[in-house]
Amino acid sequence: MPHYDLVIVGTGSGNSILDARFADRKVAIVEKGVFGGTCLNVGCIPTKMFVHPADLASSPAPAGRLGVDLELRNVRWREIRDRIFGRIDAIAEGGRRYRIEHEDNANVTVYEGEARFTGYKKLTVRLADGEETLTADQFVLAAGGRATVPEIPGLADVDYHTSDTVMRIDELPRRVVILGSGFVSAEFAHVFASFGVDVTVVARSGALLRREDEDISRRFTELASRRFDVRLNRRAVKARRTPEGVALDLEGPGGAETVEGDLLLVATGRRPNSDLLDVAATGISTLPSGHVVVDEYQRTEVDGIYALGDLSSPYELKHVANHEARVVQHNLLHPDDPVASDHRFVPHAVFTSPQIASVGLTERDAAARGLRYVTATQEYAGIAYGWAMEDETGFAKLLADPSTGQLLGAHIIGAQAPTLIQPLIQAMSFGLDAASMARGQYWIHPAMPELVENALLALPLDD
Ligand SMILES: Cc1cc2nc3c(=O)[nH]c(=O)nc-3n(C[C@H](O)[C@H](O)[C@H](O)COP(=O)(O)OP(=O)(O)OC[C@H]3O[C@@H](n4cnc5c(N)ncnc54)[C@H](O)[C@@H]3O)c2cc1C
Ligand SMILES: NC(=O)c1ccc[n+]([C@@H]2O[C@H](COP(=O)([O-])OP(=O)(O)OC[C@H]3O[C@@H](n4cnc5c(N)ncnc54)[C@H](O)[C@@H]3O)[C@@H](O)[C@H]2O)c1
Repeated sequence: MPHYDLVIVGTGSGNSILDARFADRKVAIVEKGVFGGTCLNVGCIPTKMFVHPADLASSPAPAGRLGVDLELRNVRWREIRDRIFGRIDAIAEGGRRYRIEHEDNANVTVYEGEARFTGYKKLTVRLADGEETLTADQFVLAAGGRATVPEIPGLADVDYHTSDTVMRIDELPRRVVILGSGFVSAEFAHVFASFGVDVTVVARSGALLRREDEDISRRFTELASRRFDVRLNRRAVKARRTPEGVALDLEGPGGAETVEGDLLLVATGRRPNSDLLDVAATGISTLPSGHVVVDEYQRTEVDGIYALGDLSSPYELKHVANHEARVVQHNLLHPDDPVASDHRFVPHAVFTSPQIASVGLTERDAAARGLRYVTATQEYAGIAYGWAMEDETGFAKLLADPSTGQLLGAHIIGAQAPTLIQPLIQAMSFGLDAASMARGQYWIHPAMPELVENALLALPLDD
């Protein structure tokens, strides 16, 4: 039974831990799928590489409002797909070869197979040609999560897709039905609709992206309903095969109805892989959500076992997994001087149309916590760059503590929202108050960040 100083499970963010400082340790990396994990292969990166051409394809409508007549003549789906995966697959394979072949990794053994704990600090890997059981002083569990598929009668018998498969299809479908109304749904609805596909979105609740601040979610739902066939407050009761593809029988406020598509995308969330890894067998407990329990140093309850990323983090975001991987790396190298993860101001962005970005508390959160807060909303339509774009729908909404001026939350829907929000994340992270931020620096005129400047100035802070 080979024994290691360190075993890492998962080559998403887990793969970034090893560097020259680990050269004197005997290390194993275990990966059951493709090197690079979710973000690189089936997540953040390919989706955004589809979003960019989708943004271009959807530009005739906004351009037309400005007097520029553009025409979308064709979408060469296979070319788009192959450009994206031509880059990504090569990066994934390069990462794999680096770990297996490069002299930098002379101390590293790669096990390509599925790992599961079979005892205390005992990990069994199912390899192509049998099993190997490894023990180690330390483990890093970075096994991520997987798409969940709800139990809907008939669903198992239809050819549905998840985000794992939908980006590799051979032909663009004519009609897509998307079940779910979170991040994946919002991003793929935009991509497909921009490429000329009829999109139906089926949502359980009364709004799309309902975890966003209510004003953002409401605005997005309004705008999405103009672009897609949005069915709110619907329960999917049955899935059926049809000659063209798939039908979903729904129940909703108006009774029973059916939506049909050539392709069904199930986008109903993800769960951590803690069950398949059988973390309980080594004495690690999980939350009801399946997330591995860790402390602020990313330590599990078992001495020497750390966990990070989607396996243990409710955020399920790559920048959080990366941050936690850096924390684990530091704590492995400096056990006597550990650092804690900083989850105070975790931002996110949804790369749909319009783009959405958010950090900190929503108004719902602030009210639920009984905080004293003020808000300010600045429309894109009220800044010069917004006039240039003829933007009538975007806005930034800020929440602040009126007595200190500290920002509590920031939410933006509109062009470049993920970029515009970054100075607000910075202000919150470093404790810069709204008035100092607004007037302590120049804001380039007439650039888009004037949206943020004006929103800051509009906050009704105490004198
Ligand atoms: C469609 C989509 C779009 C996304 N877009 C964004 C975005 O724009 N921005 C953002 O911040 N986040 C985004 N995310 C989320 C982001 O991809 C994840 O938060 C991130 O990849 C998690 O990293 P991780 O290292 O924790 O896990 P992963 O990257 O999932 O890595 C886990 C690795 O462990 C391997 N593994 C699992 N179990 C075992 C086992 N038992 N044995 C061996 N190996 C195992 C897996 O094969 C995988 O390679 C997106 C996710 C999806 C699905
Ligand atoms: N831009 C980004 O950062 C980005 C993009 C895509 C995905 N992600 C990450 O990937 C994760 C997964 O994304 P997602 O959109 O699948 O999850 P999500 O949690 O954002 O949304 C899931 C949706 O499915 C619905 N749902 C759940 N169970 C259902 C059921 N039984 N029937 C009908 N609807 C149901 C929920 O109400 C919700 O609308 C997210 O947590 C997110 O962090 C991030």
